[in-house]
Amino acid sequence: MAPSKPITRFWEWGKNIICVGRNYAEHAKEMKNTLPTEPLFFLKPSSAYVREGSPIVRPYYCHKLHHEVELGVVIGKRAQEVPQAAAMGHVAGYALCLDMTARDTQEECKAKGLPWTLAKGFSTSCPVSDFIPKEKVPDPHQLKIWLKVNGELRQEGHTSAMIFSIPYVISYVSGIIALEEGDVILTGSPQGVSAVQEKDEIEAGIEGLLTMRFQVAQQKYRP
Ligand SMILES: O=C([O-])CC(=O)C(=O)O
Ligand SMILES: [Mg+2]
Repeated sequence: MAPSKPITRFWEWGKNIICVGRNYAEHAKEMKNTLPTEPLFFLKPSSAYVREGSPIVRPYYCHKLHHEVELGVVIGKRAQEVPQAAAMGHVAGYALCLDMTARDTQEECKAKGLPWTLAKGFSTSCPVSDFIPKEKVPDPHQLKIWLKVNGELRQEGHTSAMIFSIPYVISYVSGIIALEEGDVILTGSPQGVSAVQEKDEIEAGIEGLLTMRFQVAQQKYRP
C-alpha cells in the first residue's frame, strides 16, 4: 500500500537506507581499499536519519567520527530486478546525505571480519537534507557536492566520478534487495573524509541546489 505521507518527508517513512561504498576511486585510494568490481553495499536503519536543527551524536564507543558527503537517490516506485535502461524511472528525486562513520570501529570490524553496523548504523549516522524532486536535477551525474568543517573545505567531489552509475547501482541492488518507494540509496563518498569533534560545525551542499548544517555532539550514555 502506498504511504499516505508525501515523499518530500521520506525520512519519516521508516524505509531502507542502502549505502554504496568505494564508489569514488580517490576515496577508495585514501582508505587504502582496492577498487570494487561490483558495488559494495551495506544498510543503515531508518532511525539513523537526523535533520537540521538536531545534532550528529558521536557514539560513546567512537574516537574517530568521520564525515562522508554523498548524493542520496530517493526511490519513487518499487524496483525489483530492474534493468539499467528502466532504472531512472524508479527515482523520485534526490537528497544530500552524510554517511557518518565511526572509522575506528569500522577498522576494528574489518580486522575482525565483523559486520559494519556499529560503525555505520548508529543513531544520527544519516544526516539528510530536504527532498529535491528529480525535475530539478537534469543529470544527477553532473553535480558538485562539498562539505566544510568549521568553515574549512574538506570534501569536494563531482558525481561524474562515480565508478558505478546511478542506473547501474539501482539495477544491481534491485536484483538483491527489492527497493521500495521512500528508500534511499547513498551513492558513496568522494575523497577528503576526516574526523570531527564535539561542537564542530559541519556544512554541506550540492552546488546550485541546497546547503545544510549540523553540529556534532557527544553521546553521554554508557550501557
Ligand atoms: O566507509 C567506507 O569505507 C565506504 C563508504 O561508505 C564510502 O566509500 O562511501
Ligand atoms: Mg559512505
